[in-house]
Amino acid sequence: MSEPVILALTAGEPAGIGPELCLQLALEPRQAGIVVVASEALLAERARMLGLEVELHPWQPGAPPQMESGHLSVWPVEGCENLAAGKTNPANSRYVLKTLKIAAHACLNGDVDGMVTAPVHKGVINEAGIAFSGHTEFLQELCGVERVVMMLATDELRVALVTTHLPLRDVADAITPERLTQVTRILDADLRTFFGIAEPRILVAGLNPHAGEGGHLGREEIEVIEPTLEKLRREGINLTGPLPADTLFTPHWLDNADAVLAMYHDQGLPVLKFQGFGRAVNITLGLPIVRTSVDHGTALDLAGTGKADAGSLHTAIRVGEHMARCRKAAKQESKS
Ligand SMILES: NC(=O)C1=CN([C@@H]2O[C@H](COP(=O)(O)OP(=O)(O)OC[C@H]3O[C@@H](n4cnc5c(N)ncnc54)[C@H](O)[C@@H]3O)[C@@H](O)[C@H]2O)C=CC1
Ligand SMILES: NCC(=O)COP(=O)(O)O
Repeated sequence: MSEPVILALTAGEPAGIGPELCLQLALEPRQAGIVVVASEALLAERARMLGLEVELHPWQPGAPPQMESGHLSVWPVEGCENLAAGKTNPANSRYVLKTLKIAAHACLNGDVDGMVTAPVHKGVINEAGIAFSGHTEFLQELCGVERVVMMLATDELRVALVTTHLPLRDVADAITPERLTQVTRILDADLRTFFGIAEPRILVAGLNPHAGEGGHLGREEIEVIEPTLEKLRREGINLTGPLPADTLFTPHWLDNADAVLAMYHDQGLPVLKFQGFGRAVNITLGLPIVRTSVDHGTALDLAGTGKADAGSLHTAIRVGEHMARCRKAAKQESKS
């Protein structure tokens, strides 16, 4: 059996289902070494509330994480002011961001092999006066890279996005040749690196209805998308499109493709979630670290009930572990 990888798992919004999903995980034997980055008091309180018998063990870099059922390694983080389930409190926002910074820095300096994130509440963080669009953008900035790509995936479907958390009004202007070029190259490269696809076949959606209907329903396809795809094809990237988004998600196209590139969040993700909500993973491509996440949000309506399903968290950990192993292997290969 190969050496276990270590993943830092941030517990996310304290009022949401993140803390109890981390505890549910602790009741199972694990393949990957999991270290939950969270307030110990929060985890202890949620375990008490749900009657879960989980022993928390403070963890320090260099130590082996707990792998046995009923035991959980915790990277303790101070500053969680409110432990209540189901009721958000902006006073917790700095604590939430601290957990993300700790996990990301631990990845960057090699203390852990990757990070997995439970959901945060973007609105509550903004209510605390902190501009925050999502983990994706936050980690892009923290890692100092110009572009990253959000991709959600099930075993059957991968959907990546050209734009992420933008008001719809701003989307068309954000789809520039530069952004489309960067996103497509990252998607192509990471499908090769992490998914073992020798020549990824990518379907690209148009922006407008019927992919612009020859310019009669919008000109972004003609002026931006088609010329950029043509340039990228000359680099050797296998691209089909721009295709009308309403017919792209059908077996005719999907059966011969490895990923879909959608122009914006709600063009691609509703289809993915309809197909596999609860077992999909959200991956940030293009980072110098491994980051995966669940496909769902904070589910405040379920927090503290013990009814939240951990299926997506299992997928996020499985995929995070796989990606971390790919990274480790590539590093070792480059050394030898
Ligand atoms: N990766 C992240 O940090 C993400 C965070 N969010 C944030 O979550 C907040 C709430 O978003 P919503 O749109 O309400 O979506 P949501 O995913 O929290 O909830 C939608 C519905 O799905 C159910 N649900 C969600 N996760 C579930 C699980 N594990 N098991 C069983 N049922 C589950 C909820 O009870 C609810 O009925 C927003 O503030 C959003 O920003 C949303 C998506 C991802
Ligand atoms: N709908 C997916 C989502 O909003 C996740 O965002 P992020 O926090 O992973 O950037």
